[in-house]
Amino acid sequence: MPKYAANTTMLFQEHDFLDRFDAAGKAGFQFIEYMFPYPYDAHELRAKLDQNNQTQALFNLPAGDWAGGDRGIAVQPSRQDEFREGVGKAVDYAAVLYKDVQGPKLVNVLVGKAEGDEAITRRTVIGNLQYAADKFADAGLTLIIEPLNPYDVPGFYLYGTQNTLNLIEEVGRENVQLQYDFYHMQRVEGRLTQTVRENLDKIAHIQLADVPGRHQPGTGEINYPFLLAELDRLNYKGYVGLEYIPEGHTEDTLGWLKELKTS
Ligand SMILES: O=C(O)C(=O)[C@@H](O)CO
Ligand SMILES: [Mg+2]
Repeated sequence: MPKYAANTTMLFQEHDFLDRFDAAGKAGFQFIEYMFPYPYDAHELRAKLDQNNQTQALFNLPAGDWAGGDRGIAVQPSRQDEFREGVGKAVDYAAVLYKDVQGPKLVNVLVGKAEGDEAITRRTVIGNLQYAADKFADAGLTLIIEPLNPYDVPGFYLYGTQNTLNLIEEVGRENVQLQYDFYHMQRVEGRLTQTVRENLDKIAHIQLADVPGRHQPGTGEINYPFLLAELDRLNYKGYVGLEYIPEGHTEDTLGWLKELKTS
C-alpha cells in the first residue's frame, strides 16, 4: 500500500496549523505534507512531527506572494534573486524537517505564471531549476515539479504531463522528478492509469482529490478504488498526499481510506 500523507494545508483546517499535526496523528497519519513551513520555526515544526511519530513527506519552495496570486516565480526573469533566496531557505528548512529521515526528501517547486517572451521565460526557468537542483543535490534533496490545471490557475506555465517531462529532460539533473496530482491531471488530460503506468520511474510523488469539486475520493468522477489499487499493482513506493478540500469535517471524509486499509 502507498504511504498516505495528510496534506495539512488542506486537511484538518478545523484546527490551528500547529494543532493539525496532533489531529492528523489521531486520525492515524504517520506522514505529513503541507505547502509552506516558512511562517514557523523549523524546530517547532519538527517537534510537532516528533511528538506524533510523524515523518515530513513534502513541502514547497517559497512561491512568491501567494495571496497576491503568485504560484511560484521560477519563470520570472525579474525575480531570479528572490528565487535563489527561496532555494536557500528551503534547504535550511529541509535540514531540520528531513534530518535522519530515510527515503525521499522532496521539495515541490511551483514554476509560476509566465510573463513576456517565451524564449527568455524558458531560459529563466531552466536556469533556475538547474540552480535549485544543484543546491538540492548537495543537500540530498529531490526537486519535484507539478503541472496544475488552467481552470484553477489561469496563466500557469505548466499544464500537462508531457510538457512537464519535457522540461525535466531539458533541465537535465538526476534529482528532478514529477509530482503527479490526479486532480489536476484529470482536469487537464485524463489517462490517469495509463500515465502512471508509463511514467512510474519519473514520478516521485502523487497527490489526490476528486473532480470536479476537489473533495475527497468518492465525491466525483475518478475511480479511486481502481486507481489506488493500480498503484499497488505497479508497486509504487512513494507517498500519496491527500490534498483535497474536505466536504464535511475532515475526520468524516476519511472513510474511503479506512475501507482501503481493511480490504
Ligand atoms: O495546488 C496543488 O496541487 C499543490 O500541490 C500545491 O501544493 C501547490 O504546489
Ligand atoms: Mg497538488
